[in-house]
Amino acid sequence: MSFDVDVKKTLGHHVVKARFTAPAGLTVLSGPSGVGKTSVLNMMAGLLRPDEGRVSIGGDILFDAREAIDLPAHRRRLGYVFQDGRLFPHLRVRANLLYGHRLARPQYRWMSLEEVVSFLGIGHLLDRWPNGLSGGEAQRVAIGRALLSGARALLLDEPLASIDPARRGEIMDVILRIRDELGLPIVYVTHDPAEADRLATRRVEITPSSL
Ligand SMILES: Nc1ncnc2c1ncn2[C@@H]1O[C@H](COP(=O)(O)OP(=O)(O)OP(=O)(O)O)[C@@H](O)[C@H]1O
Repeated sequence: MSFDVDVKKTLGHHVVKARFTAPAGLTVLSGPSGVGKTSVLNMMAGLLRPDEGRVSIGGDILFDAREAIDLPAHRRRLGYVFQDGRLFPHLRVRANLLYGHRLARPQYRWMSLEEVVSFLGIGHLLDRWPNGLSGGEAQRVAIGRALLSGARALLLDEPLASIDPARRGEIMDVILRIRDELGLPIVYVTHDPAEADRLATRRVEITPSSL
């Protein structure tokens, strides 16, 4: 399964353009601040509509401007992990994890709650509220929620940025295990060269475009 992305979008005076393939493994998207990395993830996820282009995964078209195909975000089956976790504050960890799982069609639920909990080592957090979690714990839960939603690929936008530097290694280990054991395409935005060196199996540089 591989992601194929070819998108273009004008945002104010800025043009965001990207063309790349992201196969199973971890593709790091890098580029200067403001070049459009988050916008590219949002276009893949169905949160931002490209002006032109096409997004497909495993041959399944998610967006095609010419064919007027634009699958809504909840039908794309992608797990999106944001910089700040964005857990639902009114739900305990267990309910956060199960949120997308319950909405996913049964045939797409390829990991169970028990498998995800044991994979991520978060059993002791299940009855906790998001408010009391550390940055690293919250990111594990956010990753678990993404996996449980039946995702066929993961989009991670600077997932270590709000984590204490001393704890980043642990989350990187989790991401490496996902990369090496689950066989999903992962598209990962980071500014940090050390993080990219450790995690990337492929690199894509987003470069500035002009109008
Ligand atoms: N809705 C919008 N309207 C106008 N301009 C926008 C909008 N959203 C983003 N932009 C601009 O588009 C550019 C790309 O933003 P984006 O957040 O995708 O960049 P980025 O590469 O992820 O940045 P950073 O590395 O700083 O997080 C920026 O110049 C931003 O200010």
